[in-house]
Amino acid sequence: MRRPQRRVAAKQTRLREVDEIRLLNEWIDAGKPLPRTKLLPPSKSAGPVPTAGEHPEYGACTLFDELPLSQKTKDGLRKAGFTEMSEIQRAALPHALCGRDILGAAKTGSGKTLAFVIPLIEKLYRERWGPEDGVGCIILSPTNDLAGQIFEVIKKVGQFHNFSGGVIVGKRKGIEIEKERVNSLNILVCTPGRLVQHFNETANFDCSQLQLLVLDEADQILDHGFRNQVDAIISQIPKVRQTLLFSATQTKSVKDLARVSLRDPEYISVHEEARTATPDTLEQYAMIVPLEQKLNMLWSFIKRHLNSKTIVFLSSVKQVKFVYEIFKKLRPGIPLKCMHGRMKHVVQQAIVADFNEATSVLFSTDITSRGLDIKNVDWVVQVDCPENIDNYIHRVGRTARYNKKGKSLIFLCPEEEAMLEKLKATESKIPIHIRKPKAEQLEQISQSIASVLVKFPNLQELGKRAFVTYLKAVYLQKDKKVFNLSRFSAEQFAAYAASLGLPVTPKIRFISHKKNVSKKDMEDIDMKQMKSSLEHEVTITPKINIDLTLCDGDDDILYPKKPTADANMDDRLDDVLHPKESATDTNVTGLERPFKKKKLKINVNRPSGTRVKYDDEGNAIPPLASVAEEVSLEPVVHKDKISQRYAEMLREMQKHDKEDKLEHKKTLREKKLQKKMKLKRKRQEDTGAGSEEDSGSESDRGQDTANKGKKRYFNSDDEDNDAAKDGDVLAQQEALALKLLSNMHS
Ligand SMILES: Nc1ncnc2c1ncn2[C@@H]1O[C@H](COP(=O)(O)OP(=O)(O)OP(=O)(O)O)[C@@H](O)[C@H]1O
Repeated sequence: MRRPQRRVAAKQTRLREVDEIRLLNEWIDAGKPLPRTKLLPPSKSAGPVPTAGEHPEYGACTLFDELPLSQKTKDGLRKAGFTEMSEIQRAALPHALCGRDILGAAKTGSGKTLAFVIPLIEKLYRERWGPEDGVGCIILSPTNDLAGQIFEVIKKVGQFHNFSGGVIVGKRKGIEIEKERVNSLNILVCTPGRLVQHFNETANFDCSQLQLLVLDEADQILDHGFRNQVDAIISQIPKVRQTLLFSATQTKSVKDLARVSLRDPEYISVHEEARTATPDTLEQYAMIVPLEQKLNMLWSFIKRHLNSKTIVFLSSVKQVKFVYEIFKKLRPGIPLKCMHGRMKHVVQQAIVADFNEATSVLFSTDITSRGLDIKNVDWVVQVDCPENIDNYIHRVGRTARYNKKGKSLIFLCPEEEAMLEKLKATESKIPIHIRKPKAEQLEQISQSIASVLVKFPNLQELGKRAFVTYLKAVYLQKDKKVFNLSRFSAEQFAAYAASLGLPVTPKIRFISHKKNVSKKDMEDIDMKQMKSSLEHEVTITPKINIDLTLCDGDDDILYPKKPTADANMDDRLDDVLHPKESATDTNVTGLERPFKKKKLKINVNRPSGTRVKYDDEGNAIPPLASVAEEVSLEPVVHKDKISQRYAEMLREMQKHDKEDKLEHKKTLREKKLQKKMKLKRKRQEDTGAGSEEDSGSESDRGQDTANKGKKRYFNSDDEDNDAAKDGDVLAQQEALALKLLSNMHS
């Protein structure tokens, strides 16, 4: 009895869906905007949802409910809390829903994800896509985490639909199960490399029915890093399809666009006319910080913003690991996290989820710079200079998302002045303010780091690598106007190493080993200067540079003015960042230098292990001595043993020297003998075989005499009796050889 009822209900649902799809198709077709129409929002809502037969234009509506969307999608959107569209959604959705290709650009955090997720769900729904139809839509993302995040949005919006989907990212583990299932998934969200892997390895992997291809962070995906993979993907999917490209910094390369064969695309750049390229709710600051002060500055910043959720960008995995481990040991008073590409995907996911919830500091490489939507990030701090302006825009875009407020701070070395100029340039449209730190409050942590490294030798190794990879990262950057190692002095490198707590400046081997680096790039580095100088040990004078403490502290980002008793944390932060507006803001001409280079004292003769370290009472103690105290009461350095070892080495060297000299003399004598025998043979040939040995001419005799003289010379090494003995033996051998020769010729 029940079965027919269920079948009837299913049939009714199907019929309702077919009706709905018919209505949607008619509406989409009848009310679609003209191509190239810039879809500006009307002053008020477009009115109620149409009933059957009504097909109002949907090009200018502001609410999701006013779009020709399926009820299931509308329910999903409502349940996820989305009612009103953002600018990019208003501009892109009407064109995307009627099947047009789109090249879309809008500021970070402006809602681009929904602008492609809604059309793809709707497309599959209207096509009545089912499991047996296979892959209907592919979304390419540059990173694993972003792919995971996009998939979450699809799950939310499509929660009332019946599509299957999957995220294909990460390592090969579990690939066999994936291969079995991939053909039955309707929506794939993947990194390009992993998709290519399926094209190469999965038998019968079929995308021939693909309806829609999305490239999120399209400029990065079309960049040379993914070139081969994207070309391979494009060659495997149907030419007739809908293609959507989105990014905050869109590609302008016609060649790139040709590669994905867009068909008469709509170019949608909603913020093109905007005053700024970054969100209006974002406050941006730059500080000029010498390389060797960056860690001190970062530490001081974190200590002063213990109630803020902060992302800190560093340029390499090693740096992220090192700074995270060191700061963790130094305990700033706020939870710390780190994230980089060498982590497993599940670990990355856990970190992002954790960071989403908790107020903490996340140290990260650029793996989190694009697309990641983390809730309520207060600050983005760029300790290392971004590769270019686009990279800067994406990094700062991790805060101030979707109308929320946020702040960003970038540390630039005086040597990276060109980047500040680029940021300030009118065409960059980045309203950045330059701030000077209050230097007398800057905490100097190099000594503390050095102490940590003494206790944890593995961290010292990590520190060395962090040092080298930082320089490597700078060296490999293309923009030599900004990144040029030759602008840094050897003393600066040494001071930087010291600021990482390293007792000796590590050698930089990569310079000579680097492959794929043009000769011109190689010339940019004064290798001689670096190599010779980096082998020396350098110390920073413990005294803080006087120029540093004389800084004007009014424009201070690090040190909030003392809050009034009833002010909350946000107000305090605002106090910091709204110092009396002064000429130091965007209008500042020329680069302000809050610091002068720290004066360094290079003590090349200082023996290692004499770095100044302080005990609990603040008295200076040599660090190695303190380690020795922990290990044993014996003195660490045994002078008598060292001198004994030196004496042994000297004796050995003298012995080797003598042997070498003898060997050399022997070789010379043998050569001489050969030459002499040759001459003799010639003479015998000239005078005729069998003639008496003493019947030679005067000249021959003279030569003989001369040779004899030479022989005597060789044998007359008065200082060396052994050699004289050798000479006698040789004379005998010589006579024997001559005899043999004359016998041969006779
Ligand atoms: N119409 C909307 N109403 C409310 N919130 C929205 C809407 N659209 C998007 N959001 C929210 O805005 C935030 C940013 O959206 P999204 O991640 O899509 O930005 P984006 O433009 O892709 O940013 P990025 O360029 O950094 O990738 C998300 O938390 C999202 O849930």
